[in-house]
Amino acid sequence: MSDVAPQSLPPAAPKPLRMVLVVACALLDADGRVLIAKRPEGKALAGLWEFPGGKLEAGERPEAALIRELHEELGITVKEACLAPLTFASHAYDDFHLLMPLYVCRRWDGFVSAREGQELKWVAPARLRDYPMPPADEPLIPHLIALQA
Ligand SMILES: Nc1nc2c([nH]c(=O)n2[C@H]2C[C@H](O)[C@@H](COP(=O)(O)OP(=O)(O)OP(=O)(O)O)O2)c(=O)[nH]1
Ligand SMILES: [Mg+2]
Repeated sequence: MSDVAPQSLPPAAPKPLRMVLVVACALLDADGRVLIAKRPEGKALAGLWEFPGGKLEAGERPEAALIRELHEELGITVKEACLAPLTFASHAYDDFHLLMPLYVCRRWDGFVSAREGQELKWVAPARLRDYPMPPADEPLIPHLIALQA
């Protein structure tokens, strides 16, 4: 009997983490309803309801990215002072880790319109669970419900 340790395979190299930073906004109307948008066919997570927003471009500040996305997607103009941080999502998807600050905005200029053909809905926070959302968004819902308390 030899007491040489059995050969073991080297540990698998950990998968490199791809961190994706996305900014999102809960727009609130005068009745406290929040705007959600349906992700279009052909995009990841198609058919699920999300908060408007999107990925940061290189070198872009989060607030500037959100103002740009809200203009591109909804045609509204938002002042940075009208964006209040509420909470954030940190969620491991299969192929990337999503880090997504969620801002609240109650004041904007212009009329909300679906600039990208997406379906839009104003929903009471307590009814958000009636709309299937990406898994990253589920922990955000209680924060929106708490705003009304
Ligand atoms: N905007 C937004 N994205 C979300 C939410 N929840 C969630 O998991 N995501 C994910 C889906 C996508 O993987 C990523 C956002 O990507 P996106 O494709 O919408 O980004 P974008 O608006 O910049 O669009 P694009 O130019 O890349 O097409 O974040 C959410 O509530 N809002
Ligand atoms: Mg987007």
